[in-house]
Amino acid sequence: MGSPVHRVSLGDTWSRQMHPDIESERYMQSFDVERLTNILDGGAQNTALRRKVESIIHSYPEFSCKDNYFMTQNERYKAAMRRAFHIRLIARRLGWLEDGRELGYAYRALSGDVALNIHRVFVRALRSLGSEEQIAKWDPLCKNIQIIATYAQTELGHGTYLQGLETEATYDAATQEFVIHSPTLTATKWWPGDLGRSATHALVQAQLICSGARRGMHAFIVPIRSLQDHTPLPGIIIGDIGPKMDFDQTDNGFLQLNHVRVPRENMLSRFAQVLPDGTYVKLGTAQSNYLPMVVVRVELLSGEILPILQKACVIAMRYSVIRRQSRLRPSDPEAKVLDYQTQQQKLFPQLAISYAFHFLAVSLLEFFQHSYTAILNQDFSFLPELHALSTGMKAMMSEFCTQGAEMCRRACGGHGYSKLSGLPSLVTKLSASCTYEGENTVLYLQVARCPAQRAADFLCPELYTTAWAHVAVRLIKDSVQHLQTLTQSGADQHEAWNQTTVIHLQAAKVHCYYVTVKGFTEALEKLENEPAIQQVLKRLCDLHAIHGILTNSGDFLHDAFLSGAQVDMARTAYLDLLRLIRKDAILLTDAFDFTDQCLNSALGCYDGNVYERLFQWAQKSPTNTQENPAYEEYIRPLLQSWRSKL
Ligand SMILES: CCCCCCCCCCCCC/C=C/C(=O)SCCNC(=O)CCNC(=O)[C@H](O)C(C)(C)COP(=O)(O)OP(=O)(O)OC[C@H]1O[C@@H](n2cnc3c(N)ncnc32)[C@H](O)[C@@H]1OP(=O)(O)O
Ligand SMILES: Cc1cc2nc3c(=O)[nH]c(=O)nc-3n(C[C@H](O)[C@H](O)[C@H](O)COP(=O)(O)OP(=O)(O)OC[C@H]3O[C@@H](n4cnc5c(N)ncnc54)[C@H](O)[C@@H]3O)c2cc1C
Repeated sequence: MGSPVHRVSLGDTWSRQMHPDIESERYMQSFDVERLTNILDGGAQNTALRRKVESIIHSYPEFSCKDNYFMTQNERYKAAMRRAFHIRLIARRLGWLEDGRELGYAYRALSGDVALNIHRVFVRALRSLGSEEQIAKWDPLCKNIQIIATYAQTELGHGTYLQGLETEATYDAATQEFVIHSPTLTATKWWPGDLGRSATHALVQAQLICSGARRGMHAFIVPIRSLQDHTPLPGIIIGDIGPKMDFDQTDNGFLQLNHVRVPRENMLSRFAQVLPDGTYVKLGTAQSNYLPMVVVRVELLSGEILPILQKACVIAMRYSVIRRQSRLRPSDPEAKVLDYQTQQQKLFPQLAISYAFHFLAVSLLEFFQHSYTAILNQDFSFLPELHALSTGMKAMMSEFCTQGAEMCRRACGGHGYSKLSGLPSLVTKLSASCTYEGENTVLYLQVARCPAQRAADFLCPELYTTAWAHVAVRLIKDSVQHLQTLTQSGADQHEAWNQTTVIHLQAAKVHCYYVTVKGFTEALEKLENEPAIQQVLKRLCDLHAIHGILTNSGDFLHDAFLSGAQVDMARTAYLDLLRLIRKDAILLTDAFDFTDQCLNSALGCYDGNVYERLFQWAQKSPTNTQENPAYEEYIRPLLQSWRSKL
């Protein structure tokens, strides 16, 4: 019988001392780390509030994520539901509001490993599409968790092409009800989070049919499980879609509706109404019912996507000053891997991007708050711009953050492949963000639809900013010209579009990168009262801009806007920036101020005691205390059969 590993007691003196290799990185501070944390939080008072909320969250064992890596899917789901349950008890007791700062900080502390995230998406959709009366009715039920709701838009056959959604909502004037129905297998709602086992209600996006006409996608609140015993209601076929790449804690589900009736009042009617006699009244634009996607895309950027890259940077940077491997000179001691220029080139651009995206997300959120209020009051003038910005930034940030987190993982060698590092789950979580809330390619192409003059709006006089603006305008004009050439040669407009989408995609990506460069330079201008911080962030801004130029140098050389010699100069500047950023790297990641519990990483703890934690955490693996399931049936007979042959 395979004997379990004997538990090795390491003692924990190491847990009270900081590793000298990371302590030395914090001796010489070229800027005030606490002040930078305050800037990232939007003020010292927010830092204090965030830390207060984190200390509350971390004081409850119910919120601990330390065993996540050893859990089954069911255990992960139950643990996430336990956190959702307790976080709402605390919120109710302490008066934290659903969209207040405290709950946002609480979710940050829990790294999204909380159930009922799509319940939060439902609330945003309700507030975007519901009339005041409907919000007054359903919002309190959500806030008090008297119902658990999900956002059911995607179907087995359609996720991107919303005009292709097949679920029908046919108005019956005789009973003043909508009949919600899944006419085909591909109409089955597929993917909505919290649907598989948790939700009692669904916001079902369906094609409205009334007065004999199809009116496009509209939102309907549909009860799906009994509030008495949680069983599916009549006409409801429901379940979990099965194992996924990650998000084990979320029960993404499927839903088929068989002629389910809901009252007329259950169609969310801020932007459209069906009168008792079936008359359809349009109050908004054709795309008003798309508004929830805009809202969630904007909130996901700073609430979910960016913090994941920031955490990956913290873990990889801290590990890279603890990990010593090989020698810079034969006579030297083994070097911190962060002293290798190639390691710096892997990690510092990710650090630069995480700061660039922070400032971009802040400015997008400001624009969103301003335009969202107007849209709710039926002023749609900002919607096209908000749609273009939110789709472009969601596509770009999810793509770059996913690539960046994977780079951070690879930069940690073998231990980066261990789940105990925290990095693999950051990568798989981010990977999903390239798909949910809109598949990235499709969203980039939405940006490409913007008229060329919008690129002109963003032009601004600064060395590399001008270079980026020039390339963005050139590529956008080039994409428009290709499209026009095809259509003028007689090609059908849709065929012409499809035959030029690769060119539009490239233009959209360059335009979005330009927007991040411009956003970062503008944010730096506001830091003139913080010279030390401004200087260290300007190096990251320069690195971000030049990294993009070197990665896409062909675009800058194409029309000789930059010469080969200038690109060489850019590379020289880039390599020098790596050297300059090196001494501030740990401090720049410390400034994100993630607690060890939030990082949940054996490699990324503040004190740098990596190896002790890796070894100690590995002891927790259930496989180390269980009987070896393969010994009796396979290992022993194998060994004995080989022995008998010897
Ligand atoms: C917030 C709190 C949550 C926190 C959670 C934390 C943890 C996170 C865990 C994970 C959470 C995951 C949650 C995921 C949820 C989902 O995935 S919900 C489903 C999301 N689905 C999509 O995004 C679908 C993507 N597809 C589309 O958006 C559209 O189909 C399309 C691709 C944009 C095409 O639109 P369509 O109308 O079919 O045709 P077009 O010709 O392209 O567009 C017509 C005009 O409409 C304009 N437009 C398109 N979309 C919008 C919009 N959203 N808003 C405003 N306007 C829009 C478009 O620009 C066109 O305008 P004109 O050019 O002027 O005609
Ligand atoms: C973790 C996770 C959680 C989710 N949660 C929810 C949820 O809570 N509620 C919900 O309703 N949905 C949810 N979704 C579904 C998600 O919104 C869709 O998967 C997403 O919108 C992409 O649509 P799709 O799956 O149909 O991809 P498709 O559009 O089928 O994409 C497949 C390929 O086709 C390409 N493509 C499609 N259309 C075009 C085009 N016009 N031009 C060029 N290329 C094109 C895409 O670029 C992609 O490469 C979730 C998905 C995931 C992964």
